[in-house]
Amino acid sequence: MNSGSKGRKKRWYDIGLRYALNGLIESIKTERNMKVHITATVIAIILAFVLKLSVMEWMILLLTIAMVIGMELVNTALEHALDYVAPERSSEIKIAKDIAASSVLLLSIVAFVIGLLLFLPKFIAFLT
Ligand SMILES: Nc1ncnc2c1ncn2[C@@H]1O[C@H](COP(=O)(O)OP(=O)(O)OP(=O)(O)O)[C@@H](O)[C@H]1O
Repeated sequence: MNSGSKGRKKRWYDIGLRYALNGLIESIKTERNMKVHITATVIAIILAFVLKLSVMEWMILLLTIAMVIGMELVNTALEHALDYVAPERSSEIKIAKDIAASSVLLLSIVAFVIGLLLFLPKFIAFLT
């Protein structure tokens, strides 16, 4: 299949997956928050295997992880775009960035509570 005026052959990884993976890798490399989210995700997934979550609990866990990481990615994209279009300090940019950051904070708190609800009872049962 041709990819338009250049007539270059379009490969499967040109359909956006390559760019999406690049975005994910870039944000993990550059964003401290993303490293925290990925670490928490790995710990949660190991715990989920050890404590044998049910299918429904796995679905809740995976949705929660996707929501937090997805929101962090959107927040990071917004920060980059704002830094490019308005590199100077301004109160409007501050408000915009603070609001975007608060969406990640809100989801992170909810994810923490969901983690406690999912894991704590099983952890206590596992120990007793
Ligand atoms: N252009 C700006 N004008 C005003 N405040 C800003 C601006 N950029 C960032 N801030 C403030 O700094 C906070 C963190 O912003 P951001 O995550 O982009 O980090 P940064 O300012 O680039 O610095 P660092 O990443 O080193 O903490 C924002 O929530 C906002 O309060």
